[in-house]
Amino acid sequence: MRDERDGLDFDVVTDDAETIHEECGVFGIWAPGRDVARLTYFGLRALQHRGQDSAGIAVGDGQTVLVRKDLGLCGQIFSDADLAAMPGKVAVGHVRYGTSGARSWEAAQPHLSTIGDVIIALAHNGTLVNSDKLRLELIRLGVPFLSDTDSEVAAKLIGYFTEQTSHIREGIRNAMEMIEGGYAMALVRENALYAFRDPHGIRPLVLGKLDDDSWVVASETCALDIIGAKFQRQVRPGEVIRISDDGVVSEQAVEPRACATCIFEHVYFARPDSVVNGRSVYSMRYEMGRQLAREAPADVDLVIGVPDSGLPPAEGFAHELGLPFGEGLIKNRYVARTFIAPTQEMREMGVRMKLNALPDNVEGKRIVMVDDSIVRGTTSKQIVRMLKEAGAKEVHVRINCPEVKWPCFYGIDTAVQSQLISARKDPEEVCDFIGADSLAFLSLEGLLRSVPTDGYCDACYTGRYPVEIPPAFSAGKFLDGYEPQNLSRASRASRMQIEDVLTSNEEDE
Ligand SMILES: O=P(O)(O)OC[C@H]1O[C@H](OP(=O)(O)OP(=O)(O)O)[C@H](O)[C@@H]1O
Ligand SMILES: NC(=O)CC[C@H](N)C(=O)O
Ligand code: SF4
Ligand SMILES: [Mg+2]
Repeated sequence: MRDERDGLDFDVVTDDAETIHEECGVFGIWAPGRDVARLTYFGLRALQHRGQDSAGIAVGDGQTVLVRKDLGLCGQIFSDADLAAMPGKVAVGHVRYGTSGARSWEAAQPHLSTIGDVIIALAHNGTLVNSDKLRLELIRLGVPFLSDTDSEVAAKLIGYFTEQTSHIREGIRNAMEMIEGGYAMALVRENALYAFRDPHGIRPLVLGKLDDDSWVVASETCALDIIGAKFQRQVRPGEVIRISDDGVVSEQAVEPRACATCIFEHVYFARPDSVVNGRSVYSMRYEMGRQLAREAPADVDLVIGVPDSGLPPAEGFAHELGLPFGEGLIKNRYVARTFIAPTQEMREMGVRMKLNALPDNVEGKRIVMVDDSIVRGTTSKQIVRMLKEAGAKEVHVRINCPEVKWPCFYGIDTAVQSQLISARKDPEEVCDFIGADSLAFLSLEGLLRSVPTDGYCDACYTGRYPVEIPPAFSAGKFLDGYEPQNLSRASRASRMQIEDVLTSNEEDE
């Protein structure tokens, strides 16, 4: 099939089209008297599945803020000596998979902002849809930039407002009124930690506590577990939490809007041992598999899951139908994506390097293979072929989420619709493309029945976007015939100039 937009064959779309990519992980800790850099490092190790481009830690030592960041995995970047050289009482950390801007050292996080005598460092998970406009205004106001990322815009905007108003609370509040999109952020200054989330709560952020009145924030609860912190609650949409010598202070900085937590977190991104709204991600995925079995059963000899995120739903699928569940694919956990070269042949080898069929279990059998999602179709196509080459008689593919038809603009790297196989082919055509004997997707209703009752963003399945996507941002990203729906309008302040926001604040006083 041809891609009308860029004239490329569908199989050879972009240089890293082999899978969807994770997003970022953020971590923050307030723990005077403890080794905050090392604890942050452990937190980042637990969040490494959310991003492998780069990682960084920023520490506040009471006087100033020090940042160390680099390209690569946490374990490659930080030595014992590096961590020992970062004493302090408060820290934030970040693992990145870039959605905005280059994959460069400059784009690595946390982003440092030094405007006047305000020194802050910011870690951001998500994507801002109006950062281009804000960057231009900040440049006009004399603020320098090192990278072309949305996250640096947020850091500099907060720094600028803080310097202008002399209050970091005001700096963060003003910035939250202006930025639009998905964000979960942790910010450190020399003596305090701040954590805040966009008013729809698109990206996750939780608050935890250590025994000795030390506090932690993180993208997922698995990062609390690793350092022995206890989950307290989620950071609320539009809320700012400040943790300092004065304790924990919460403020509703901007009005919350209709809750729109990313449902793809439950399907794919989050670690199975993380807990959301009292339920483990593992149990939700297991339930998705059961729902899928009710909606699209199959008469087979064995159910297998695609490691890693397809394993819990495969177990649920098998349990629901009383079928045997076993291993059919073995994953090599030491293959890094960056080694995969930008040709189709090499990408196909990439999937083979990562996954291999287990002939002992699949030979001569009719198989159901469960995976969490089909995005570009590369993984399923390769795996079905491998299973057949290993002797499987039939391979029926079951996917525990609906068809991914729409690009994400809030922190996931699927921002061009032409790359999404289900936007261009119906399930029967996708089934042919991946070479399966049958294919079925979980319905949206079935997915929603499997997760805690909450307000969710489901835009990648439905095209109903919780945050307005400015036309300049989405230009060229939708295929002809697709009309996205914007469910909410951008705030009044986000349409104003930076100076006007400051003036209108003065008038309000
Ligand atoms: O249709 P595609 O574009 O190939 O993308 C979909 C695949 O990508 C993800 O797996 P990934 O290998 O990234 O992570 P996992 O090991 O957590 O499943 C996802 O779980 C699917 O298997
Ligand atoms: N995946 C993410 O959350 C990325 C954060 C930010 N947009 C960046 O590109 O650095
Ligand atoms: S569009 Fe999809 S991946 Fe993006 S935030 Fe919404 S549910 Fe999550
Ligand atoms: Mg997978």
